[in-house]
Amino acid sequence: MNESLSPNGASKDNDVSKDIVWHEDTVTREHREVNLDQRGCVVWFTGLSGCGKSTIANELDRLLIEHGAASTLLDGDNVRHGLCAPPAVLAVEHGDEFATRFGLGFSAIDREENIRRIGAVTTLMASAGLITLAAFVSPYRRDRDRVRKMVETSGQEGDFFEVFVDTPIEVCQQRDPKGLYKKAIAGEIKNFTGISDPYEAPEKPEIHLTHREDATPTDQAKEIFDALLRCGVISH
Ligand SMILES: Nc1ncnc2c1ncn2[C@@H]1O[C@H](COP(=O)(O)OS(=O)(=O)O)[C@@H](OP(=O)(O)O)[C@H]1O
Ligand SMILES: Nc1ncnc2c1ncn2[C@@H]1O[C@H](COP(=O)(O)OP(=O)(O)O)[C@@H](O)[C@H]1O
Repeated sequence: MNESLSPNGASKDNDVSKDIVWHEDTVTREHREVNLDQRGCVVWFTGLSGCGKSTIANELDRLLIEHGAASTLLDGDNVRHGLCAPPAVLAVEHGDEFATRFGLGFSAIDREENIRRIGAVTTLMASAGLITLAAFVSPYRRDRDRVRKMVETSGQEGDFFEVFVDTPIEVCQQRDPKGLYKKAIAGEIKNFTGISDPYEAPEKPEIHLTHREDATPTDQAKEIFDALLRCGVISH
């Protein structure tokens, strides 16, 4: 780990929160990874709504658990019911001012905060030795790159696997399991990724899942599983 940086990648010299002092764990990451016989890491799925992120991530989670690995999964839709809830959900219990300040929607800055929070959580999970799967549209390159920096500063280079689920928007629209594309095209949903909001494709993802009609979610999950084996994240 880079000693001149805090675990979140901030420089220790100009870290403004001087009174919040990082506490080194008694149980080290290495100890946990030896116990688990695996390397903690983050497998970050990015792609359009409907591209297959959640399905493939869940399939990979199953393959890992059946292999005896310790993995966990964070999914955009689910996390937006709790940690990154929208204002409407927070207002009920916390009131409008709190909800406006802390609730997250889909503006660029709200997506930035959504991904920042998940980046911090996945960094903690990876440092606990877990293979941490994260499935988020995460449309902005800068947001994803910040998570990469957090994860690799806390651990080491190679701990972050960006998986680009590169399903064409036409296929995503055809699938449209939640009817969101239909609503977005009708103008009922604003800032919808790919329709009325940008998606910045990864330039050098560790794993690029190009679209093949004959590829099942299991085939795609297996491709990632085999990559994790090759990198030594898990052992044979
Ligand atoms: N405006 C807009 N744009 C994109 N997606 C939208 C939007 N509104 C709701 N949804 C649903 O929210 C899911 C995306 O949430 P994420 O947290 O992954 O988005 S982001 O990473 O903050 O961009 C996404 O889930 P998936 O379909 O599983 O990707 C959508 O179902
Ligand atoms: N490889 C695949 N082949 C065919 N359909 C798929 C594949 N992967 C996902 N799907 C289907 O596409 C739809 C969207 O998948 P989902 O995982 O919800 O996408 P996302 O999480 O990116 O929004 C679902 O109905 C799912 O069953």
